[in-house]
Amino acid sequence: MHERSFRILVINPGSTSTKIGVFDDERPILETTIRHDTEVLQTYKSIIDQYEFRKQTILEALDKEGINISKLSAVCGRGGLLRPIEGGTYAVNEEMLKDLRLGYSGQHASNLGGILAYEIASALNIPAFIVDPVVVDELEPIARISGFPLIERRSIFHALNQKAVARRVAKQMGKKYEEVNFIVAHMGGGITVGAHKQGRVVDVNNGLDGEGPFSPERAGTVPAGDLVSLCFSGEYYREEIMKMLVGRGGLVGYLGTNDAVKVEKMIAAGDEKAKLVYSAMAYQVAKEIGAASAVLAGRVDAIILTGGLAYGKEFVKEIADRVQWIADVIVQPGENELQALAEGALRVLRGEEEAKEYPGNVVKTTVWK
Ligand SMILES: Nc1ncnc2c1ncn2[C@@H]1O[C@H](COP(=O)(O)OP(=O)(O)O)[C@@H](O)[C@H]1O
Ligand SMILES: CCCC(=O)OP(=O)(O)O
Repeated sequence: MHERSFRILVINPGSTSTKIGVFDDERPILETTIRHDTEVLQTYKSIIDQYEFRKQTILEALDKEGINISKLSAVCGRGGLLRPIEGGTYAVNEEMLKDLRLGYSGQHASNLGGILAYEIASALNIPAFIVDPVVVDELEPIARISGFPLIERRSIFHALNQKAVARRVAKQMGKKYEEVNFIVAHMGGGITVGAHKQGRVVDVNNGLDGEGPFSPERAGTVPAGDLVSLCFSGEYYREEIMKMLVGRGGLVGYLGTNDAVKVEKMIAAGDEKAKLVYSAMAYQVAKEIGAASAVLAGRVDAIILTGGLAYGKEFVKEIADRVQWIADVIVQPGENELQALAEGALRVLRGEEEAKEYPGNVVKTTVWK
């Protein structure tokens, strides 16, 4: 019997780019990354205000490539800062749209993924999905304790790519994801380092506005007392501080750009400050990997470096030099998110899985109450 085939548009809004893909079943017929300058994104007051700009950018890119959207079977977006939920493919529903527009767990470009998917899909009368959003939460109770009873640690990370890459590497090793322990460092606009213990991400830094290494545009962990003093200095509004932590932190804060390729050119031209700051980012990633190795009690089958920054050979070498005593370092530059989104939608379209209904089983994140 001839199996039905599906054409899927996938949309991945990141903090520095919008990536889109069109897949005929598993086969990509278009994959493209549209990069956004920091100056352009900073003209928008909030993430949600970028909606029209990103939608036009996507439709123009599809038009330029000669893709007729009326032939699509479904649209699938990268999911955003929803309530903490289990992984999987979710149908976009009203409750989800409300939480994405509000930014239930915070503001990040991926909040636009589900909204853009829904808006494009509903005009065509086809289904819209999200897959493994950034709020997938598999933390063990011990990892939720921050040391400050009023604040619990949260799981906000590159769940989609971390899990897709970890599955791929496990397969290459002839094992199941559920049989191995990996440390995965996704290094993009944000940086997250996950401890994957037999198929579950039992600890990971909150890469949005929580903690961990600084990144191209985020501050990561900063000394708490000094931050509190700054907040109460009377010199800044709350929004200004938040912008300095997310969006204008990290490389943007020190060097004025979120583009590591530009930073590498600055270094090649002899810029000593750029060299120090770029090395410090590698140093902090290595430190976080060291911490994750302790979470896994040293039983680490591989360390995987992925995301856009993993294309940077010197950057990767600096990290590997510090951590390769823990386990083999496997470099998987870029990300597999577009393919993972298409595959998540396909599993549902083919009836292999049922789409989960949001919010479904919200993960219990409070240890004490
Ligand atoms: N060839 C490269 N060498 C070094 N850095 C790169 C390269 N390509 C992309 N990057 C950097 O990777 C970062 C973006 O990573 P990416 O995973 O695409 O981010 P996001 O999806 O969060 O927008 C940027 O700082 C970009 O300059
Ligand atoms: C919010 C965690 C995911 C993240 O940081 O994504 P980007 O690197 O695309 O900003």
